[in-house]
Amino acid sequence: MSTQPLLAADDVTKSFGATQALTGASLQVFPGEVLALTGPSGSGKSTLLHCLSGILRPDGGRIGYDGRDLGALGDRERSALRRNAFGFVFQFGQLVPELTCLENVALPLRLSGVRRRRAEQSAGELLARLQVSDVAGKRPGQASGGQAQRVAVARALITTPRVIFADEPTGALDSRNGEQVIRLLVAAAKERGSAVVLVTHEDRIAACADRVVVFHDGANLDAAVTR
Ligand SMILES: Nc1ncnc2c1ncn2[C@@H]1O[C@H](COP(=O)(O)OP(=O)(O)OP(=O)(O)O)[C@@H](O)[C@H]1O
Repeated sequence: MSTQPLLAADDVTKSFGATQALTGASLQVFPGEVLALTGPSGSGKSTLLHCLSGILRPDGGRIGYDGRDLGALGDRERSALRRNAFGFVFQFGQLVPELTCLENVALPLRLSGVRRRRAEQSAGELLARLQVSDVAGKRPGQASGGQAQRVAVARALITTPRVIFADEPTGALDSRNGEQVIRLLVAAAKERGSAVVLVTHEDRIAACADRVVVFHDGANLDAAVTR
């Protein structure tokens, strides 16, 4: 594994009114690695994920991406980074209900100017990789929860992002379906060289990661487990 981190949080703090969500979180994400953030509800996992992905600005500390200080970038530069270098998977797929699953997966490529035929060909290949070719022509509402999450994973992967941020991506699935989605996400991300930052409170899901960082009261405990 490379010794240069792709993403780094250094003593990051963040409050919402009187609630101190992050009290000093520090961690590093290396290229291509799968990192799970785990810990009790309210411990700050999602807040750190939002800071790492440039959605939230920390109150204190620093977020570095590929040697650059995210805090020094303007809003437009940070949106471009999110669009070009990052992919996102949320708890509820957040697919566009009016589009077919194939069109949903192709959308990020279409938005970056790729022609329909090529975008949909790549989308079809990814749907096959995620073992959901059968829902390609269906709308998300006609797919099962597990199928829809695999479509959401395919959509996050299609631009071959350097980092995929996944916030409780299996939270709405039963444990068998959840584990299957994560195994497919991890395998497909590794094939493409994308790193994954995965927020989960489920040990079985965290066990699919290369490394687990445990959160407690707004900061990660030092004892990061390396598998
Ligand atoms: N937008 C917000 N406005 C107000 N408080 C917030 C906001 N986002 C998070 N918080 C608070 O910050 C703390 C940390 O929340 P966060 O969602 O980061 O924790 P978490 O570990 O991801 O929890 P969970 O596993 O339940 O999602 C909590 O006390 C939460 O209520």
